[in-house]
Amino acid sequence: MLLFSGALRHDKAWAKYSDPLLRMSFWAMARQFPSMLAMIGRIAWREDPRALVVLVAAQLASGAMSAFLLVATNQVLVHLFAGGPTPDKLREALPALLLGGASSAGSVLLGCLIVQVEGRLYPKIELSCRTAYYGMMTRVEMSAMEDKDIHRQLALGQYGTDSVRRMLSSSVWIISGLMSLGAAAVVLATLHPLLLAALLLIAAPRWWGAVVVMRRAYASQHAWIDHRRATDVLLWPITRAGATPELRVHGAGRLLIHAQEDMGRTAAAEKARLARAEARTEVVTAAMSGTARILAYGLLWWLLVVGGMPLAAAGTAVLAIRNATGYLNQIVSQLNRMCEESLYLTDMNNSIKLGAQHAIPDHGAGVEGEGVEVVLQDVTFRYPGAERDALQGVSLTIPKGKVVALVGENGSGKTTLAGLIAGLYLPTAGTVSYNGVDVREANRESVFDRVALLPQDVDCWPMTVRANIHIGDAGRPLDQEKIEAAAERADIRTVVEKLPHGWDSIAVKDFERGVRLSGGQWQRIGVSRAVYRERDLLIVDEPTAALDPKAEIDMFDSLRSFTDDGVTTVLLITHRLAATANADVIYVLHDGRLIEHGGHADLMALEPGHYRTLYEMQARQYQQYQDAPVPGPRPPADAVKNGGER
Ligand SMILES: Nc1ncnc2c1ncn2[C@@H]1O[C@H](COP(=O)(O)OP(=O)(O)OP(=O)(O)O)[C@@H](O)[C@H]1O
Repeated sequence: MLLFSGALRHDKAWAKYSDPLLRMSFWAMARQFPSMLAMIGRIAWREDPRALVVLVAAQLASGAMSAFLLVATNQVLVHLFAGGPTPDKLREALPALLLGGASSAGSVLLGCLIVQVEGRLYPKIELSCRTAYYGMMTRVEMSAMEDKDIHRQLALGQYGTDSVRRMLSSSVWIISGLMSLGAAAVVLATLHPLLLAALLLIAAPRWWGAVVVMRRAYASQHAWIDHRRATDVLLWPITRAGATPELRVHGAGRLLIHAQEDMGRTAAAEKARLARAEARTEVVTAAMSGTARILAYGLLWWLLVVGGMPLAAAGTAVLAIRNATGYLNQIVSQLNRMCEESLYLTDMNNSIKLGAQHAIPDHGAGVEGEGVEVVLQDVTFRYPGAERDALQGVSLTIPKGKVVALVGENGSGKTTLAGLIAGLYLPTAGTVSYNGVDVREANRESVFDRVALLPQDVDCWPMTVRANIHIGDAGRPLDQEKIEAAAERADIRTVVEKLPHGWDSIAVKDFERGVRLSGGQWQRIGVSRAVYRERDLLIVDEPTAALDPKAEIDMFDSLRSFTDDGVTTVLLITHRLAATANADVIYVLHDGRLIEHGGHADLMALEPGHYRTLYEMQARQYQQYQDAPVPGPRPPADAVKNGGER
C-alpha cells in the first residue's frame, strides 16, 4: 500500500451507486427479466438475426425434449409398476422407452447445434459492445477524463462489455430451464398440488441465497474498483520488452513486485471475506432448502401410505422433484448471473450515457478560411479537482503564418496553454477563438482538423513504423509517398528503410518483426507524424529534448521553414531559448500568467526582464565553460592530502 498511501477502497463512490442497484430484490430482478431479454435480443438481432433465431429455436426445442423425456419416463414407470408378467410390461413400456431415447438423442444433437451458433453469435455481440464503449471513450472531453469521479464511472463500464454475451447465454439457459421446469411442475401438480407447493419451498431459500451472494460480490467490485485498476497498471510495465531500466538498476522491479503482493493480499483478504460470507449464506440456504426437501419427501410418504398414491406415481414424483430442483438451481444461478451481469451492463450503459454527456461536440460552427488566427481573451483555466488555476487571465494572439514561442519555467503553464489552443480543453473563464469562431461554440472536429500536435512525450504505438506515421492523419487513406516525404523531412527515412523489415517493422520489440527505436528516433517519428498531418497550426512541445545538437539545430531550422507558405503557423514550446531568438513573437509565462511578450530584441531590451534573465542564465552556462581553462587530470588523492598538509 506504500505506493498509493493506503488501500484504494471507495466507500463513498460505492454509496453513490448502492441505492439504485443494490436495493434490488430478487423479484425486482425477475420482473426485469423480460426487459433485459428484449434489450439483449435487440443487440443480438442487430448483429446476426439468423443466428439468434436458430439459437432460440434450438433452445426451445431442447427444453421440449426434456419435457418429453420426463413424460416418457413417467409412462415407462407406470407400465413397469402395473400388474402382469414382466415381458408384457416391458413390451408395453417400449414406445415410451423409444420416445425417451429419441428425446435424449435430440437433446444431444440440439446441444451441438447450440454450441456452433453460440460460437458464431457471441463474438459479434462482444465486439459490438466493445466498439460502442471504447468508441465513446475516445470522444470524451479531456477534462471529463481527468475528473476522477467521472473517470471512475466511465472506467467501470469496461466490465460490462462482455455482459450482453453472458446475459444472452444465461437467458437461453433460463428459457430452456423454464420449459423443463414447467414440464416437471405440470407432472407434480397432476400427481398432487401439494407437491408443487413443496417444490417452491425447496427453491425459495436457494433463490434468496443466490441473490445475497450476488449483491455482496457486486458491492465489493464497486468498492475495490480502483484497487483492481491500480494493480493492473502496476504490473503492466514489467511485462514490456523495453521495460524501464529502473526496474532492474534501481530495484524498482522488487518494489513493484512487493507492492503487487501487498495489494494482492488485500484483494485476497477481500475474496476470503466474500467466500466466508458465501459459506455462511450457503449453510443457511442448504439448511432451509434441505428441511423443505425432507418435508417434500415426508409429504410423498404420507401420500403413498394414507393418500393411496400408486408406487409408479411416487417414483415419477421423486424423479420430477429431483429434476425440478436441478432445473430450479440452473434457473436461479443463471438468472442470478444474468442479474449480476445486468448490473455491469447497466454500468456500461451508464458510462456510455455519461460519455455522451461529456462528449466533444461534433456539431456547431465550422472554422472557415485559409490558415488560422487563434485569439485568447482573458483565459483562466483550472484542471478538474485542482486547488488553483493553472492559467490566469491570459490574453494573446497566435497570428497566421508565424513562428510563435511559448517560454517559461517548469510548471508555468505552457503545455496547459497549448492544450487550450489546440481545443483539447475549454477555458474555465474567457474565450479561445479560431478565425473568430469561439471554440466553445465550434464543431470541435473542425478545430482539431486545423491542428497538428507534436507533444512532449511522443505516443509510441505498438504498430508498424508506417502506421505510426499514418496515425497522424488517420482519418484519411494511407499515402505511402507522403509518409516517406514526411519521414525524409524529419530525417528518419533512411533509418527506417535500413530496418530489417523496413516500413513494416513493428515499433515495439515485444512483437514479431519488432524493433527498438531510440528516444531521438521516436521524436523524429513524432515529427514525421505531425508533418504528415499537414495542418494550419503545428503545436510543438519541447521537440528537441531527445535530439543530438546537430539534429536540434536542423529541427529548429526545419520548423521555421513550415511558415514559408505564409499560412502555416508554428507554436513552439521550448526551454532552449537560443531557438526562440528568431521566433516572430515570444510569449513568456510565469506561474500561469502571461508576463511579457514581443520579439527577442524587444524582450532583451526590457529592464528588468524575465525572459532576459532566463536567456542570460542559459547563455552564461555556455560562456562559463568557454572561458574556463580546460581542466587537466585530477591529482591522485594522496597528493591532494599531502599538499593540503604542507
Ligand atoms: N492534468 C493535470 N491535472 C492537474 N494539474 C495539472 C495537469 N497538468 C498540469 N497540471 C498543473 O498545471 C500547472 C502547469 O503545468 P504545465 O504542464 O502546463 O506546465 P509547463 O509550463 O508545460 O511545464 P514544463 O516546462 O515542466 O513542461 C502545473 O502546476 C501542473 O502541476
